[in-house]
Amino acid sequence: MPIVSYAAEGRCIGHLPDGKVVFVENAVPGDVVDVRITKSKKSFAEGRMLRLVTPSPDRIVPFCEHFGVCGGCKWQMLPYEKQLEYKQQQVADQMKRIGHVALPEMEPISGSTLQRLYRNKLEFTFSSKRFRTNEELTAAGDAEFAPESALGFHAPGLFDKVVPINTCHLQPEPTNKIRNFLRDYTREHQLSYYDFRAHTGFMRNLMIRVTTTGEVLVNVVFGEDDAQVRGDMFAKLLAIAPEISTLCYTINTKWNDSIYDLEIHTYHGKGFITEKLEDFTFNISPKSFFQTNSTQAETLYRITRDFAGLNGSEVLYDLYCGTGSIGIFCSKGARKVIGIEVIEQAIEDAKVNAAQNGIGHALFYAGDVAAICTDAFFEEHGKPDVIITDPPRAGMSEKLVQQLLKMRAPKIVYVSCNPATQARDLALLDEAYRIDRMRPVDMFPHTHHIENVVLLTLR
Ligand SMILES: C[S@@+](CC[C@H](N)C(=O)[O-])C[C@H]1O[C@@H](n2cnc3c(N)ncnc32)[C@H](O)[C@@H]1O
Repeated sequence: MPIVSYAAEGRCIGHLPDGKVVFVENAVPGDVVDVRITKSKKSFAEGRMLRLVTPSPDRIVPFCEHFGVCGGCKWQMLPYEKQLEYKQQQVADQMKRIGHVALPEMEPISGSTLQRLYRNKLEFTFSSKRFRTNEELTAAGDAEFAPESALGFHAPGLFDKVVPINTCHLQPEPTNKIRNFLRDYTREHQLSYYDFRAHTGFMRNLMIRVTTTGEVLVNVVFGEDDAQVRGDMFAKLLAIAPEISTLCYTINTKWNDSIYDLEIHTYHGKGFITEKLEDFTFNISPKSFFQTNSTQAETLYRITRDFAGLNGSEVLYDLYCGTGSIGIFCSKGARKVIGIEVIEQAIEDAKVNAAQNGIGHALFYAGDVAAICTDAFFEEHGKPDVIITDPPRAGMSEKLVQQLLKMRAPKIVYVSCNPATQARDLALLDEAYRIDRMRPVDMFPHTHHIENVVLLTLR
């Protein structure tokens, strides 16, 4: 079957002989593939690629040894320019298919300055079970595998199995050095890895965060508390990786991996690292939310600020503000900034971020944005001149959209990580707003993910 185009979520489109659309993963437009149909509905089918019969002329050799097994960087077989072309196309398709709204000419997608080593945060897992590929399973036949542990990324869709990683191209050194040291050290000292079914094991998770200025934060999560073993390991780790500015640890004896309800202990350093975007600084601790591609976050925020077109007199609302970074970034152009975010800790971080950047005209509120944005709230804090909204993938709730329609701010800048839900919301806002500008921004090279910034102006 010839693959003709990309659809949403990184899936490709081919057709059955009767014309029915088939969604296929891991293919590229221009490929000819053999497909096994895994799901067949009235209007479409889904298929799994069995064999690449003729590769697309666009295909290139993936750069990573873990490609195809690890769940990340799935678009490495496409040149970056092609990835950008397909991402821009995806936004246009979603706007047309779901939004049905009048669109201005889309501005060219802003590609990521860094196409590798762009992530400022990576999380690895120690698992008592290494993931086995289909090739390994087939070769082994009925033979039993000896138990083998792994330090790396969860295999896609499998909560208990981990793909061992030797070199990851997503984060600059010392990340590979740190992870591989911990792998070798724990094996040499026979320290157990976490077993997700038995709920036992000493080594559990590893988080590494870096800044563009070269600071490095490491948080090691243990399934059990042993100060002696931990201290010996950390002394060696700091000796081989003196670049580590902050070394933390967490003891997690819960069933789930979340550290958000656990205490973080600082073993070495300040307990946080400091990222810089333009002249603004942001403290990042193990639990802090921060856009994962810092260089591109600066680009995204500049485009957002440009779309907002602030002149210093406006009341600016930053909805879904996280740790306040967009509002802080735009604060010099606004008379007053109001940030709203559901996670209380993020609001505490936003207040600290604003204070340390000397911003006295920003206020932050914790709670559900639709519940907070009442007429009375806008009455108290001032009618919005500009609203920046940056919701999660699910988009805005209909209640909030209705409230925005009622509030009639002259401008709304809608930043989205999911053009499908953004298109749905734009269709609702269409009754009062016209779309004046639209620009996709690539924050995640080698994945299908895309961010899209839209300027809406009151009709
Ligand atoms: C895409 S992030 C944007 C973060 C921030 N603007 C930034 O650039 O770092 C979406 C944020 O919305 C928050 N959020 C999700 N649902 C929410 C809700 N109902 N009310 C308020 N905030 C919410 C999430 O916690 C998250 O911080």
